[in-house]
Amino acid sequence: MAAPAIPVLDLGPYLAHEPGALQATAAELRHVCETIGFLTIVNHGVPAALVEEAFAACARFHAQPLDAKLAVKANPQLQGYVPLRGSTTRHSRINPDNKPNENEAFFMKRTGADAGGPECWPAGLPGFREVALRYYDALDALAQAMLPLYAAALGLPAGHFAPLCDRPLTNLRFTHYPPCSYGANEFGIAPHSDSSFFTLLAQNKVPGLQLRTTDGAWFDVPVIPDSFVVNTGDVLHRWTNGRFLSTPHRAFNTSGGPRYAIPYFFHPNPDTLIDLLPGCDAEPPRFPAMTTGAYMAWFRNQNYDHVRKAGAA
Ligand SMILES: O=C(O)CCC(=O)C(=O)O
Ligand SMILES: [Fe+2]
Repeated sequence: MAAPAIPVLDLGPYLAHEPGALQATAAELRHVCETIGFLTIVNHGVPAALVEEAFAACARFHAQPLDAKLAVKANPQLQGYVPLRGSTTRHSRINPDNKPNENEAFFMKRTGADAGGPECWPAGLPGFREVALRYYDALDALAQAMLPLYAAALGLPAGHFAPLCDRPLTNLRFTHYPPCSYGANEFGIAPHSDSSFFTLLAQNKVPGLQLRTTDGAWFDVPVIPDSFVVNTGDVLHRWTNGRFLSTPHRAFNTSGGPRYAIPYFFHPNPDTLIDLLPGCDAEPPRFPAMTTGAYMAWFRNQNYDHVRKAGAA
């Protein structure tokens, strides 16, 4: 079976406010979201040097001794460090035989009541927080800049999502996949779809990410320099009554060396109700309406053992 071509969307003309670029780029986005759910963006405005700095900060975090990492162990709101095999992908419909994920990750948040204080940051890594937050800023800006594209892709006014996403729930995740020889049904991260509205995943020099197409086949996501992989998450899938795909994906590290990933997950405001968007309401709703906050709590409780143990929904 031929690998699907993952479309490359050039955001340059749109971000430069060229006439017609919003509608033209949004039309491409709509097609991608309805057929494959994954795309690559280039000319997105995030400096390559900043992406490198963020990858380096991720490596630096994970190079610390375990006790330093455990000093910022994740809280029930999922901010902090989740150790190797500390997460199990349970929310996914496509991975019934759950085994813990062969990765460790540091999760960051920064908005609203969710932001967490200085205790959430590693004490022994000068400059880490600054780099992470600079990277976070850049992705916050890119995510906001992309909202009109998603609105136009759905035939909505360009400003539709702005008031629904002006206090967004976001996560920046610094993941380390150590080299591993995987047993049956073991993964760096098991097959899943993301909880997000959309996810921005900085291009990884170490391959390992695969996506599953609608016919059930798995394919490598190609490595394109200076790009971000963008995938639709479950929030937009629900919002569009399934019209925009939330494509399953998984990752391995078979490189022999470490593999890092630095995904950014963008969700609407905590109190934004995920019901059916205008124009997506022709069929009866396939999913119960839920606020983003309730949805995220459910998602965390499914997948993170320490959250389950804390009994925090
Ligand atoms: O490691 C990767 O490339 C993807 C990670 C991922 O899918 C996630 O963290 O949700
Ligand atoms: Fe993912």
